[in-house]
Amino acid sequence: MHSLLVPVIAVDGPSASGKGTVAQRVAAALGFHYLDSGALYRLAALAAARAGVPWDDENGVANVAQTLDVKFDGEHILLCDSEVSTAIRTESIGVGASKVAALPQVRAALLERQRAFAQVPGLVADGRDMGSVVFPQAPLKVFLTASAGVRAERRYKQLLARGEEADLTAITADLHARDERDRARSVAPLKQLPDAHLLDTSAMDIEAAVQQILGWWQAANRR
Ligand SMILES: Nc1ncnc2c1ncn2[C@@H]1O[C@H](COP(=O)(O)OP(=O)(O)OP(=O)(O)O)[C@@H](O)[C@H]1O
Ligand SMILES: Nc1ccn([C@H]2C[C@H](O)[C@@H](COP(=O)(O)O)O2)c(=O)n1
Repeated sequence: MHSLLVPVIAVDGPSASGKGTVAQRVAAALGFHYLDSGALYRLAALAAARAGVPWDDENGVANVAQTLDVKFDGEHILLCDSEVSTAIRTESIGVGASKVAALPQVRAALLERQRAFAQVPGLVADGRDMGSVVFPQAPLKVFLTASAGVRAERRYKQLLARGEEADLTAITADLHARDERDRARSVAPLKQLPDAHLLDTSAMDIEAAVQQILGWWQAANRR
C-alpha cells in the first residue's frame, strides 16, 4: 500500500508533555507502528557531535542526517551498530537536537526517512511537525500538552526514576528555552493546528490520555 494511504495518528506537542509515552501505548493498543521523530533529531545531533561537526553547521549536519546509519529495534536504537538509546536522551543532546532541528536542510534530510515509517496497518507518530509537515494527510491529529510546571515536574521525576541527577530549577529553565526555540523557528515550528484535537493532560493520567485518543480514533473511523 502506498504510504499516503496508510492511516496515521499524528501526536505533536512540547517537550515532556507525554507524547512518547502516550503515543507508544496508543500504537500498542491498535497494533500500529510507532515513530519517535525526536529520536531522529537527537541522533543527528549525536552523530554530528561524534563526527566533530558543529551544531550550527547547516550543510555539515544535513550531510550527517542524510547519511545516518541507524536501526530501530524495539527499545534499542543503534547508530553505526552501537547502542545509543541512552546516549541520545541526555539533556545536552536534547539541546543539540533542538538546535539542529531549526536548520531547514536538516529537516529536509530527515523528511523521507520519517515518512517511510508509514507502513500497514498504521502508524502513530510523535514530534513537533507530524501533523503540519510530515503527515499532513493524517486522519487524526492531536496536540498533546500540559502546563510548563507539570511538564517540568514529570521530567524531574522521570530522570530521578532513571537514577540520574535532576535539578527542577534547571529542568524548568531548559523546558522554557526548548519550547521557545521549537515554537519560534521559521521552519516547521511547533504549533496547534486548527484541525488538531487539543489534549491537555495537566490534570489527566496516562491511561485517560490514551483512552481519549483511542476514542477520537474510533469516532474518526465511524464517519
Ligand atoms: N498524563 C500523564 N500523567 C502523568 N505522567 C505522565 C503523563 N504523561 C506522561 N507522563 C510522564 O511524563 C514523563 C515525560 O513523558 P514523555 O517522555 O513521554 O514525554 P515527551 O513529550 O515524549 O518528551 P520529549 O518530547 O522530551 O521526548 C514520563 O515519565 C511519563 O511517564
Ligand atoms: N518532529 C520533530 C521532533 C523533534 N524535534 C526537535 C525538537 C526537540 O527539541 C528535539 C528533541 O525532540 P524530543 O525527543 O524531545 O521530542 O527535536 C523537531 O523539531 N521536530
